[in-house]
Amino acid sequence: MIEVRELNKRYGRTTAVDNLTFSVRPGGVTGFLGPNGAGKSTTMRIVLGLDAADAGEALADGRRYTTIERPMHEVGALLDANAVHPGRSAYDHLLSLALTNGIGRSRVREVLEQVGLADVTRKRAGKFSLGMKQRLGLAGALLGDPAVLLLDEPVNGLDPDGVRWIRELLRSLAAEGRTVLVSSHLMSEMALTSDRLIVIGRGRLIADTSVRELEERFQRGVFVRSPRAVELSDALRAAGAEVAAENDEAVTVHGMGVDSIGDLAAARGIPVYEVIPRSASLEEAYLELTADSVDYRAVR
Ligand SMILES: Nc1ncnc2c1ncn2[C@@H]1O[C@H](COP(=O)(O)OP(=O)(O)OP(=O)(O)O)[C@@H](O)[C@H]1O
Repeated sequence: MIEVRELNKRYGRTTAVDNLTFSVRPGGVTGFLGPNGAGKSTTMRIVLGLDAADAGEALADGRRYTTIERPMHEVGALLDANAVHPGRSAYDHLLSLALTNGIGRSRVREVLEQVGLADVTRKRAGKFSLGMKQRLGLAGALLGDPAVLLLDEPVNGLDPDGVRWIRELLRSLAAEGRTVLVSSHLMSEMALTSDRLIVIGRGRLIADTSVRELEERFQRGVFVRSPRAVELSDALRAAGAEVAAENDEAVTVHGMGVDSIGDLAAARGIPVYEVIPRSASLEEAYLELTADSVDYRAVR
């Protein structure tokens, strides 16, 4: 579990995190979304004790990171995939992490296997592509077999196979009961990977929701096609729905779900050829949610 409570952080005149409160539960992948500069990395750094909050608190499994005795065993993090010594091999990089944290050598081999780097363990990290560095960073995060994982943009630099691989890995880590928080500014990716979404903008919470709830919230009505559209419209209105005609044979209904529309038509013996719920794509929903929080946007 990760708990962020009334967290505030300023850098000079910039408010990076503004009274932010949310919690991340174990057993699922939680996507942490927001435009550039929204405060995602700052929040993660505070949870990891790398930055101090001005006010509020951020806890991993009920404790402040700096008070955890063997932190790599409790919380694994990938913040910056480039933060590896370029002259060190993947194996040596992980071994030094392991040895300074009381983790056995055999675990280094295990995590290298787990992230698909078993064939390049002796290659220098400086020669790695960004995607390979992401895998190495992930191996470091997994080294202590932690219950909590914080990953900042881990998909960055991965090819489509790598993206699918990391999605499956994150889901399986969560299914083992871990708490997994993953930041991204790509809603499309997070919608496929996450169970829950925390969306922030300008350091503030914009949404704390499931993917399904977000889809429902951006529901754009139900399209209904029937040869007796006028009669159906009257019946729908009488039942409390809002109905707008699309053409002689089709209407868009607001305020009533697909099942109720179908039941109502059936009860009156009105034939219906199509009943299609319309929702904005999650990408559109995300853009709408964060529209006021984007600093730089191309003029359309
Ligand atoms: N060390 C720092 N010194 C000064 N300002 C900072 C520092 N770290 C972050 N900021 C500012 O705080 C705000 C939040 O930045 P942060 O990196 O947390 O956002 P982010 O959501 O992770 O963005 P991105 O998606 O671009 O990585 C930004 O305006 C950023 O410029």
